[in-house]
Amino acid sequence: MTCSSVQVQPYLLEALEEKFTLHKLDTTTEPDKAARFLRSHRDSIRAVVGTAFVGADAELIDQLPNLEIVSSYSVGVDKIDLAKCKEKGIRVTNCPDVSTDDVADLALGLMLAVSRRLCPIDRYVRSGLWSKLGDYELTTKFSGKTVGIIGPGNIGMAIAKRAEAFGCPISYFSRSKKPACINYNYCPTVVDLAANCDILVVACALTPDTRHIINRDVIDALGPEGVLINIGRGPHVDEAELVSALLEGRLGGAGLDVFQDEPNVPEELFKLDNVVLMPHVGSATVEARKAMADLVVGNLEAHFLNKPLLTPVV
Ligand SMILES: O=CC(=O)O
Repeated sequence: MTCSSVQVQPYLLEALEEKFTLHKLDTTTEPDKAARFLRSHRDSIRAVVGTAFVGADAELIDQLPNLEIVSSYSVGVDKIDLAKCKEKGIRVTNCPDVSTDDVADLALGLMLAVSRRLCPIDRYVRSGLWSKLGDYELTTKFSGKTVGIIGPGNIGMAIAKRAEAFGCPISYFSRSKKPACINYNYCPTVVDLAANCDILVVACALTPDTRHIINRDVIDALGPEGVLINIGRGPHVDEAELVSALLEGRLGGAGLDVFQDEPNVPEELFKLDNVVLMPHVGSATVEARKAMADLVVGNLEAHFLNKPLLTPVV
């Protein structure tokens, strides 16, 4: 089994080491070293443990002739070539549900942090400016703002439920109306949703259809008072358009947990007080990561014991 050793918690590594023969691929290493690693283990590797950052692309899959399963330590499986896995009969599992609360909590935290400027105000106090300059400027109320959700799946619905408790009317976009969203306002296009909400949240899976679902038209429809929250994936957003809209004041603010080219974040955003930046930590709680690790191991055990997979994707 191989497992990218970056971003994987010791708890998971220990569990994998205890139950399987584990080869750790350091994905930050030079390409030559990684290639040598794969060549020397290619025939023995039957499983890959991927993450939200490093999965199993076509190139990796082609190098592993005996690969049977990719067990991803993530909800999103956009870093795995699912079509190739299907074609080759390679099983794929992920970690759904166990981090839903944590990702939704972070989304609400970002909404509050952007609206009430929690991060710059904290910096204002820490740097002694309160006593020097007096009160910080007024911020924007969050309660009661209309929240638009792109992708009312488990995470989207958990965000909606939390926002409802703040008195926020909910609108949503998905390909079709969802029976579970009977109390929410359906918008047939993302532009329509953006034009009809104050805070727009990206909570859908990344697929070829949802890449750059946030483009210039959507940003312009959200407008100079609107806030974008992205707890999905960086490529959901046309990042260059987002950065210029924020710099030019055409968008009111953004709370971003994910970026196009992680861990690189556009430096122009660092100076903006209406932007809150997180290093892709939606599921990064001890509780969620432990439950995710248990699912990764449980899926592998089930596979090698010929039992039904716990959370199959393919
Ligand atoms: O981004 C995190 C995940 O997909 O679990």
